[in-house]
Amino acid sequence: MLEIGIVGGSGYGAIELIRLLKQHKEVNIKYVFSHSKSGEDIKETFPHLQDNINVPFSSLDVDKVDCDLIFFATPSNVSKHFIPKLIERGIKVIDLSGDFRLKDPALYEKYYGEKPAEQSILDKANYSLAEWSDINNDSTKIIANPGCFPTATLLSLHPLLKNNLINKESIIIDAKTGISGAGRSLSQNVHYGEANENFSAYKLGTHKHTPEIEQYLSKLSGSDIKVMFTPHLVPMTRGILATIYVDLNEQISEEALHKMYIKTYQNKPFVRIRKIGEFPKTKEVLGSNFCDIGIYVDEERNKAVIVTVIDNLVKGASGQAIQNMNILYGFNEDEGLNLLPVYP
Ligand SMILES: NC(=O)C1=CN([C@@H]2O[C@H](COP(=O)(O)OP(=O)(O)OC[C@H]3O[C@@H](n4cnc5c(N)ncnc54)[C@H](OP(=O)(O)O)[C@@H]3O)[C@@H](O)[C@H]2O)C=CC1
Ligand SMILES: CC(=O)N[C@@H](CCC(=O)OP(=O)(O)O)C(=O)O
Repeated sequence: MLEIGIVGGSGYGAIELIRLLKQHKEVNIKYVFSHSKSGEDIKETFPHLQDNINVPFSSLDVDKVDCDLIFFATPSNVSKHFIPKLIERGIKVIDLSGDFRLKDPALYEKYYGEKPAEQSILDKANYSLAEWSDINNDSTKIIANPGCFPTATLLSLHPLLKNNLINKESIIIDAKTGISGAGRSLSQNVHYGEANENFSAYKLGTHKHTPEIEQYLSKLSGSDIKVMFTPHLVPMTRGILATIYVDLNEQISEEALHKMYIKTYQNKPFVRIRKIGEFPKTKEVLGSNFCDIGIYVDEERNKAVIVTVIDNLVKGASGQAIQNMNILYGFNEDEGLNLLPVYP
């Protein structure tokens, strides 16, 4: 059994990790760490769990903790203070926050507004979009789990960039997210009165997922790529829908592009390519680790539109983190994640 700990215990990412890991055959949840509720019973915060998880919230002591792997489901600027000591002690880490995603420290400072982790520790982190991961148990110590918008975006664009099918300057990502993307703590824009029956664009030109998307795509294509990315907040609890527009390099039919996506993802259990003419809806992946992709080609205008949905808390965070753990330790990739979406 793999002994694991979860940090950020009273947040959404942590509670989703608990839900999924409770039915994982290879894992025992040894610790749930909370900096605000240490010593309290978890069911006081999450009554829906009752006695289904029998560890209390505790506080993380990096010198004493004794387990194989720790998930950080904490805001940015937290994990980087704990991880150096943990990896020195041989404990592996999967970080759901953005602390280890960007390789360029100047970009971290610009988009996160804080000093990044030390370069020597940053260099040890593997950014792992699970479907295209290069992690392995021998050398990987820190996994930087991708952000929610980058997950939907990069799974959509990977086949197009890999096969050099698009004008690299033409990428427009128009993405919508549910409110749980903002986490459990309160802020004005997620108050019921602000968010209910409302619809807004936010962080144009400043969202921290822009450099993350650009970093991955630039590496994949071998040239500097810039994207236009606009996130929107919609009044639903969970889900992301990204609509991505690109100019095609050459005339390619919808059938040919569709075939290429099917082939690219044929051995990837969580990416489902919809049939031509069908576009996924957020509820069709709710509570699951699936990423569903629909493809449209406008042959007259020589453009493609990719419509992609994920559940931000599952494939966009905790589910993908578990998928990464499964890959890292050689478990079945879908262990703990073999769940159909909740519908409706
Ligand atoms: N929500 C989403 O859809 C996604 C979230 N993520 C990322 O995952 C991480 C967790 O997100 P989420 O669970 O939604 O966020 P939440 O705000 O719901 O939870 C974060 C938890 O971290 C703990 N925490 C807060 N501040 C500190 C601090 N200064 N030091 C230590 N612990 C702290 C708190 O738990 P406690 O008091 O119990 O320690 C808090 O509940 C974030 O980095 C987020 O950006 C990534 C993809 C999608
Ligand atoms: C609605 C909302 O605020 N969503 C968040 C989602 C980001 C996220 O959770 O991912 P990180 O791990 O990169 O922080 C946002 O747009 O910042």
